Amino acid sequence: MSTTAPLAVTMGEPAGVGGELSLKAWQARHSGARPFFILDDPDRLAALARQLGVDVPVRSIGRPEEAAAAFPSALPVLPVPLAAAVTPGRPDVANAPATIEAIERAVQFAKAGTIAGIVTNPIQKKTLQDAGFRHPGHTEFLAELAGGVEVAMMLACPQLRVIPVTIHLSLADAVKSLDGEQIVRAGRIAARGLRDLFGIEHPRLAVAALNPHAGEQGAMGDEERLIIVPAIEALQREGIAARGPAPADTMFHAAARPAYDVALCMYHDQALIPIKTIDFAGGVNVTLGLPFVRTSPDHGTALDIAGTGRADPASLLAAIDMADDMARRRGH
Ligand SMILES: NC(=O)C1=CN([C@@H]2O[C@H](COP(=O)(O)OP(=O)(O)OC[C@H]3O[C@@H](n4cnc5c(N)ncnc54)[C@H](O)[C@@H]3O)[C@@H](O)[C@H]2O)C=CC1
Ligand SMILES: NCC(=O)COP(=O)(O)O
Repeated sequence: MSTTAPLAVTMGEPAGVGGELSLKAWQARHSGARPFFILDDPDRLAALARQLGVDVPVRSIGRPEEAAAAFPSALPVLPVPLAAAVTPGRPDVANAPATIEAIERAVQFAKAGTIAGIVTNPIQKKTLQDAGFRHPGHTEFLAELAGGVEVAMMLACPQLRVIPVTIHLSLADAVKSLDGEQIVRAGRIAARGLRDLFGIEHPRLAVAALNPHAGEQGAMGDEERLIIVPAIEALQREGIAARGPAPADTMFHAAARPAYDVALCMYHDQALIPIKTIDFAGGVNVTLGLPFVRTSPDHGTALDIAGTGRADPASLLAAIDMADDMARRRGH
């Protein structure tokens, strides 16, 4: 793999802000930066650039290997044609196959070793599911495309890293389905990922409680005693520095955060509310456990501002930078 192996950025939901963010990310490129290319429809990106008044020349490429030469003077686009014209803010199920194809082709390139990693733009999950997509999100889809590996979804910003143990479930289902084996699995993936991809030799895991006041000695729930404490002890027996259960309302403030490298949280919003509150613009979503690098902005499709030119590319830029760092650690 050459040191100029590019990153592949997927189109995400074409009616969302992904196209605008990709154009702005190319504009923010700096000399010496690792190149990236977009898996998207070149005509629609060129039209979007004109509509938004951003000066971004678009150049079609046939293979990832052509991205490095094109990147300094134009945004390289590996064509994935859309079936229907795009109306910003109004996802069309007819374009779901192209959105999915972009992800699948990125994974094929990653497996073939022609790219250094994948950065995904946000998808409109319900639109894909209406088209027959069986997965709750990228995380689960990528795990399957990688051959059924075990993964964890981590969100990271400079001040905090969080992993929701249960991911894309209703709160009721998350509570019902919580079990110790899931916590142990997430803890193992977290420890390995932080060591191998983030250079933290002995990662410290803070495991959140599920209930208020960590269950108040059973008066407010017994999941801590029955599920979470045994899982923490199992991780400790494996030599992983896990501690908890930590009451979730007091573990994310500034003075508490330096005591751990990642917070293992019991459900989606327990993890994502603190990080998006601390750093919505700079947060990055990373899938740990994959045999290739995958990052993403922390936010979604932002349909309410799509096509207005108001989308902030900071999180996509942070995702690109983090994918570059992780790829270097993997020797790309
Ligand atoms: N990795 C992915 O594919 C993700 C996909 N989603 C999907 O996105 C869709 C919309 O989700 P929401 O909960 O509405 O969250 P959202 O993040 O799309 O929007 C929440 C609010 O933040 C604003 N916002 C988001 N990104 C912004 C940006 N770059 N610049 C300026 N403002 C921005 C939006 O305008 C909106 O007001 C859902 O279908 C969800 O499943 C959500 C998160 C991640
Ligand atoms: N809220 C985070 C999120 O939905 C990320 O999902 P994924 O598509 O990256 O799995």
